[in-house]
Amino acid sequence: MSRRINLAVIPGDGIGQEVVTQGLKVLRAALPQDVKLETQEYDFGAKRYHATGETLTDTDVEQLKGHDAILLGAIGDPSVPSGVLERGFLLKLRFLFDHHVNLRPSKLLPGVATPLAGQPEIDFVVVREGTEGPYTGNGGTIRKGTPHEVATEVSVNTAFGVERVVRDAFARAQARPRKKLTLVHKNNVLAFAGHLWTNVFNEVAKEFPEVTTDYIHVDAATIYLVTDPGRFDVIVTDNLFGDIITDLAAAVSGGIGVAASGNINPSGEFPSMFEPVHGSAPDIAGQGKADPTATVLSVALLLRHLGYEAEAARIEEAVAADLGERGTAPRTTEEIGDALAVRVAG
Ligand SMILES: NC(=O)C1=CN([C@@H]2O[C@H](COP(=O)(O)OP(=O)(O)OC[C@H]3O[C@@H](n4cnc5c(N)ncnc54)[C@H](O)[C@@H]3O)[C@@H](O)[C@H]2O)C=CC1
Ligand SMILES: CC(C)CC(=O)C(=O)O
Ligand SMILES: [Mg+2]
Repeated sequence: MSRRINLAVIPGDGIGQEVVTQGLKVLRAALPQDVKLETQEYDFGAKRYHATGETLTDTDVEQLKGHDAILLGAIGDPSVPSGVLERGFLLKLRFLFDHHVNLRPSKLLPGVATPLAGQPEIDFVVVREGTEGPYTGNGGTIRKGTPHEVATEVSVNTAFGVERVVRDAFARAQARPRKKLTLVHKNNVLAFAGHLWTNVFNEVAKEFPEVTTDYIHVDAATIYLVTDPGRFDVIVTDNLFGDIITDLAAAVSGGIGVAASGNINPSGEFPSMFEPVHGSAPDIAGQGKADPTATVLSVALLLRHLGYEAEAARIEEAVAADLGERGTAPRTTEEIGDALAVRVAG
């Protein structure tokens, strides 16, 4: 195991800086003294875009390649046209670094409030495809701005891309106690992509006879995520469906403020990137209201990815203890970060 972590830190926009500051604080508290943490901060986001017109240059990409991992806050700001930073920075980086496994765990911890009736058991992982689907920018507009405008946004699904993420999801299901994998898609309507996903899923399933499988249309999946979330163990789905259902998954399992994610490049050819599921939350930015827990849990995913299992587990235990005792009195972003750092160090 490397005893040095060379981390790229991208606070980004809105609450990004606030939550990343706390994430780094907890990371430092978790690392043993003999592990050298080197961080380099990058100023990607709205401020840089306004100053230079740049989102992510070739030079930036080359510099980022040199890191062991990336910690991101969030990207996106109301002062920049919607999509410019999201596409020009975030998706560009996920695609260039081939982050095809977008890992989004959901676990309702004891004592944590949920809008669902009772205290249902929620412990599942969404494996969202991260480099294809409707997010590739494959589309266009004709007769723009006229009453006859036509816009297309084509979903790209390759056998190669679907198979590798489905295989990853099967392996993850195989490694979990319940060994269950659910494919979520919309193959009753999105027949071309849906059938590719279904066929690949059924073929790969033959290699994992211990894994129980099922299929649920994405609309029905949103019902079960609310009425029967315990039925899910591992979910594999495409980029768009995965984006949507993981916000819902967050909402039922402790809130968007505690939902972590990893954009994984499993081969290690490029650094993986860890970030909260949430966005830049401009509505609460700069007010100390953002919950940094999602970023802290993303730090735990980052550490596990780099082989620091014990440190990752310690952070998760600290979060579980903190959430269990949180109560209803509001705390600031910094107060939560401080409390987590103290627990982790202690
Ligand atoms: N990975 C990324 O960088 C993402 C960026 N975005 C971008 O972020 C901007 C805002 O997007 P929205 O759709 O409003 O989604 P959002 O996730 O930023 O906010 C949705 C709601 O959740 C709340 N929220 C988010 N994070 C929170 C936290 N840590 N603690 C407490 N409350 C929190 C917000 O206050 C808001 O009410 C947009 O520019 C969007 O494109 C959105 C999602 C992901
Ligand atoms: C802003 C999008 C590009 C990303 C997003 O919403 C997500 O990855 O959850
Ligand atoms: Mg999202």
